Amino acid sequence: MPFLSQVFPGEGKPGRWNGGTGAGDGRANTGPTVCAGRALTCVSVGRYRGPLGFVGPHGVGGQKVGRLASAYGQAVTAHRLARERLDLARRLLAALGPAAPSATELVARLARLGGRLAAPASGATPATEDPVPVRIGEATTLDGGFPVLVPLGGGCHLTVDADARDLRVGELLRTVVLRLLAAAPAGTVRVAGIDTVAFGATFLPLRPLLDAGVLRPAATTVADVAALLDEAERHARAAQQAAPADRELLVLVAAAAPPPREAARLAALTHAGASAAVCVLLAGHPPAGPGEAPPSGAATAVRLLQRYAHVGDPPGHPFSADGSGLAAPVVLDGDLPPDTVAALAARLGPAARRDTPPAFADLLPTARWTESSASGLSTVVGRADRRAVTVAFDDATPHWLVAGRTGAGKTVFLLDVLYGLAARYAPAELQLWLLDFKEGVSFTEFVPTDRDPSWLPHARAVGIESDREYGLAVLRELRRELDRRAGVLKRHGVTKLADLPADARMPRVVAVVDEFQVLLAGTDALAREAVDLLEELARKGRSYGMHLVLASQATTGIESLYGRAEAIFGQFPLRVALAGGGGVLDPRDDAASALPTGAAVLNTAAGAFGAGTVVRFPDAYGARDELARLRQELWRARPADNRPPAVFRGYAAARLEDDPAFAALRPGGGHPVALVGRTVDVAGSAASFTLDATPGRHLAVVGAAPVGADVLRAAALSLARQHAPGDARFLLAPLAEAGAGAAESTGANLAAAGHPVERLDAAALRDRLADLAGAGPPGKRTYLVLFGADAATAALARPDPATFRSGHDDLRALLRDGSGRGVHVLGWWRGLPRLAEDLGGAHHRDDVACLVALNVPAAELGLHLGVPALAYQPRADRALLVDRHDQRTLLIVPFAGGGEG
Ligand SMILES: Nc1ncnc2c1ncn2[C@@H]1O[C@H](COP(=O)(O)OP(=O)(O)OP(=O)(O)O)[C@@H](O)[C@H]1O
Repeated sequence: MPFLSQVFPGEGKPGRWNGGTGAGDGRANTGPTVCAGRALTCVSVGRYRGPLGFVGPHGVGGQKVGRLASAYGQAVTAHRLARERLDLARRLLAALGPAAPSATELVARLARLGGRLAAPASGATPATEDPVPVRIGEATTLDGGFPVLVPLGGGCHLTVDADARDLRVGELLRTVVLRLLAAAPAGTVRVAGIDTVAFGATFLPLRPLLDAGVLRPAATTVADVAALLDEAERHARAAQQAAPADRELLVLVAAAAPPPREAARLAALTHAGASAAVCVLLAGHPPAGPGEAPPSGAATAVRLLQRYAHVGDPPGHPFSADGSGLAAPVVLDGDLPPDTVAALAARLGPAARRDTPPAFADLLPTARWTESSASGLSTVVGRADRRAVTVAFDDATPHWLVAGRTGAGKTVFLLDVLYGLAARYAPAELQLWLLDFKEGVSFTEFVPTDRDPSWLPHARAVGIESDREYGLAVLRELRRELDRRAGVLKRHGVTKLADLPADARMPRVVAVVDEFQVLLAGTDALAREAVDLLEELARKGRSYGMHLVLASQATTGIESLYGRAEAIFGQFPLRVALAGGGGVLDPRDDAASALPTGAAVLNTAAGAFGAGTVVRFPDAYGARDELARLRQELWRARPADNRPPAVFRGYAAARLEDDPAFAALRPGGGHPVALVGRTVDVAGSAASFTLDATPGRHLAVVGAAPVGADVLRAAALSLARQHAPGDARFLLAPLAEAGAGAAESTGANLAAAGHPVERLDAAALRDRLADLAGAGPPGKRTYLVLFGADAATAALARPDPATFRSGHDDLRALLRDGSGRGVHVLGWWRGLPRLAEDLGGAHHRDDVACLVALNVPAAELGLHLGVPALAYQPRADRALLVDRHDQRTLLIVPFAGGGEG
């Protein structure tokens, strides 16, 4: 490659540093420069013929050996060679003795010596741990010139007293950046420029590097600079936590001194040491003018004079004994040729581009279901720099807290984690409970649909657009599982899941609650119970292999957590902060404030200040086909007994005809049950009332919502399914227009099933009630179904001229003792006061023990039921089932539809 041979004429020859960062521009260093290792690399000599510098400029003659030895000694002292190297050099000099070898032989022997010493190789010298020698110009002496090199990286920095308004400064900075980049392995150095004096012009000649993604657009305003410094400080903190091999060098190049505050922050970075992996090239330092500039750390200071520059002592490797720096004027190097910049950009580009977000495929293991979850679960979630980042559910990080503003990528992050886990662990090792409270489709991925019958075999329960009640049901179910596991562990005499014998092993459970703040909203009984359950699960889950992931836009300001947030969240050591999700980190930590979509701060120390790592995760939504392929692959590999997950779709209506409980009904069972909807629970079980002979076993559906008629239809049809044709009578009273369709459909269905159906208008109802209310022996089971019972009020209120009994009197008598005689009333009242009136007052409420309350205000309902603080929020497509006899109060999805035609 022409560029490489130009910049590194001797690249690849071990132990030889051929001017590497020193030459390359065709100036000086015409001969090989053998480097005595990384510790020495500050000065070398032009037209160089020896290993350690200070050989004469025009070749070495035998008569100059004394001078050589003395210069050599100076070099050794000046550069504080490692003891080993020092000894080697001394032995070599001793070996020369009085009978000095010829110059040629000397060069050869010194070269051999150099060959035994480690030297930085171009493109392969990590600049984070140890400094890299970088040429900045050429010193001039009476004997000739020699290149001047300064240590950079590895905690060493450079300052220049003038700023980039002096053209030489821009040239110097650009050249140094290029040489540093060229010396280090591709992709291990990133450069960020600050140019507040020339609006970024200083970095324009480096444009190819910008395009290649190695150089960031220059920060040109104070706000840009502050943001860049935020990032640099985060980088430094992350580097300090990372293994040395994983560090990436961030080169901050300031073309002029930034404002005092930012200058102080830059200076602080120069004091941070090698582990911070930051190298500062700071021009305009110290700034002219009043005020004291913050002292910079380990930096070589360059002062510009009129025609030359003065180079101060490099940190750790001083030129002088008295701190006066290099005692020779230095001509600073100018810009490298544009094609050199282009060639370097072309070489570094692919590696820089590799730092683009990881692909979904990067998260997956090569083989499926090979991992054991005995001691924990772990998966790759993304990359930090070029390193894969693994997250775990184990003793150290049993539970996770994920936060980010809407659109920050929470769901995508969770999908990445869930698919990563599902690919590693078989369903016998891992079970997933997935709960989503937002409007959206977060977890629809994992459940069978009309288009794709596959499901994630690990998924046990999936809630999509969940109700809070469903969330509570899931938590209760998880607590039951916790208790069950506690029992198993006790029986085996162990305290941890990992200690169970192989034949008693249980899968780990990961329960994800997305938008969990919805579940905990308010301070009602539900929120309080949910908080209690969460706390218990968080506290005990670690030992029983049950792990929680709580995700939210905001983790603060949740009322039900007041005074308890710390106790609960304290159990969540892994914090994932996406953009805007800094609430899960230490309040002083602003690492998440400027994250782009697709990046998150991972903090395994419960959000402790500065302990986070910025990780980039792939966009699972952008890999939908891959996701589907993986899910189908896992589904095909599922065990024979694997069942689809229990799914709750908050947005979906419940239909009687789709309900497995309805399909399972047969004549000849026990007491008939009336199905009215689907319970909001984990199993999605049918909501029903048993209509036995107990007084009051009648059903009132209450509320103006038209679905009331559908509920009645469902109750009637489900009862009919439990009777052979002719065994039961159905009296249908379509009293209100609103229920006419459902009544019609009910009648048609009953008739089609062979049941005798009698239709009643209000007047006929009045008469029938008189018959039915008359005491008599139990007869054929009879169902009186009133569609819009409130519409019959006027007809029922009229007293019979002969008996003086009103229809209401008969109705009340029937409600009181009808069920004992096998007569049950099923009615839809469009308002609770009407029902109360028909019952003869709230104190008769037990005469109708089965209630389905639709859109009835909670206070009104509470009053009727005698439950003052009833926790119920009427909402569309939901109802409250109340059975006064067995004290059941359940949220249900009422059966809808069926009354259309
Ligand atoms: N790693 C990523 N790279 C690129 N785009 C991403 C990445 N992660 C998420 N996105 C995009 O960001 C958008 C929002 O993602 P997502 O739905 O996960 O956000 P969210 O935090 O769950 O938002 P909300 O709370 O509103 O549902 C999506 O369009 C998604 O494709």
